[in-house]
Amino acid sequence: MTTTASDIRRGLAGVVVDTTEISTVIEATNSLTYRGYPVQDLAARCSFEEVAYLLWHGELPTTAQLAEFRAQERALRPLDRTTAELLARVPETCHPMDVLRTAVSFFGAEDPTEGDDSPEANRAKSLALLAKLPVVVAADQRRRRGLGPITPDTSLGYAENFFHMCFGTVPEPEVVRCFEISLILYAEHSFNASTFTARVVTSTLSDLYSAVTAAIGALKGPLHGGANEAVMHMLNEIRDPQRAAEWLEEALTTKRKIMGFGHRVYKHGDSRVPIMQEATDRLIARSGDPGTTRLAALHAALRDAMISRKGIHPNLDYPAGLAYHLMGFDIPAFTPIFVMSRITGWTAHITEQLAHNALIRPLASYTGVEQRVVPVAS
Ligand SMILES: CC(=O)SCCNC(=O)CCNC(=O)[C@H](O)C(C)(C)COP(=O)(O)OP(=O)(O)OC[C@H]1O[C@@H](n2cnc3c(N)ncnc32)[C@H](O)[C@@H]1OP(=O)(O)O
Ligand SMILES: O=C([O-])CC(=O)C(=O)O
Repeated sequence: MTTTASDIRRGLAGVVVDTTEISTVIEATNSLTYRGYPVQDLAARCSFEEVAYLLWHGELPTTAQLAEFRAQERALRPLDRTTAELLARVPETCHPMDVLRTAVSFFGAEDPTEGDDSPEANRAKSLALLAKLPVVVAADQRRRRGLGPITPDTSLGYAENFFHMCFGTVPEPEVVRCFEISLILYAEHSFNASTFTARVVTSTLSDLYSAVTAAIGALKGPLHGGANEAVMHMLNEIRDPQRAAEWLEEALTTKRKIMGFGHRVYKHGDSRVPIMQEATDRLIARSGDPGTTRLAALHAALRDAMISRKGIHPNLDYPAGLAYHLMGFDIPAFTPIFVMSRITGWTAHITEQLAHNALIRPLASYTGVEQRVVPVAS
């Protein structure tokens, strides 16, 4: 088959590779829907658990269904001793995403039903991952602070329990709600790089744990989920709001990518940013700390400079990175928190891929040396 340069879509940009019923970005209104519901409405009215249920089941839960779902999630939280001991031995020099990737891989190795890819079995595995991943993230953040793990509290919801396991306390409801909004917004985004990775692995009929392990690897990169951490590193590097425009100029001259800006799908601003920014602004307003005010001013100054200089808008990682810092999480925990949310979208896509599977295997246009003769040994 001959291909011309115009046939090639580097990065699969603009290529529609399959259908999905899970979510879509509606370009005309710059909005995002999960199973038909605008994400703004879900963020305003629902808990993260309801959104997880919606993504997996296609409908919002009834009161009874939600109660059962919550009870199941809470019961599945504890890690077994072997897993806890294994994760405590992973070197602290590695990134916490490596700990999470190792954890999911180990959950698979431990699970006797690993090879059962029926919808029921995969739903059970997805729920167990949803319940256990926050326990891994919280324990890892604490051990890096020289502290022991805190047992999950089954009387607390998903978001509240995560704060409890990280800090031993649950903050004001407004802070918990801001965190929950971030989880809702991060939960699903169609064929993004990590979800597509999960679908590629699933398309070979490999197991769910392998697909999620691979997706974690894809999310870690700074062009994808890793950008929420990179945003805070960048703000720490700039420090002074007065320096934002000058710093940006230098960075653009050296062809640096400005973290938390730009998007493959949204070219006029990420539909999730206004909701996340409003929630972050509420955190800033309640802080009253001069350091926070200065950081917020820097965040706004860099955003304004980037829009006016390049016309490139922030993506969700820009306000989320700042919000997680203001909530007290350590920077290396930001992308693992993204995983705690996106596990819902990934596993919904794994189920969808299996239901209508086709092996994902694109073509490449060969540009290497032409066929030649192997030299005969002298
Ligand atoms: C939850 C998420 O995963 S959201 C994405 C998080 N990632 C980031 O924030 C990392 C920074 N952003 C980027 O690197 C990019 O915007 C991406 C990877 C997200 C999207 O990339 P693409 O769709 O391939 O955009 P593309 O690279 O075609 O950008 C078009 C132009 O805008 C520039 N551009 C896009 N984003 C940025 C940015 N953040 N900083 C500087 N320039 C940028 C590109 O350099 C390119 O310029 P050129 O035409 O002069 O070469
Ligand atoms: O859709 C993308 O390419 C990246 C993104 O915003 C996400 O995964 O949430």
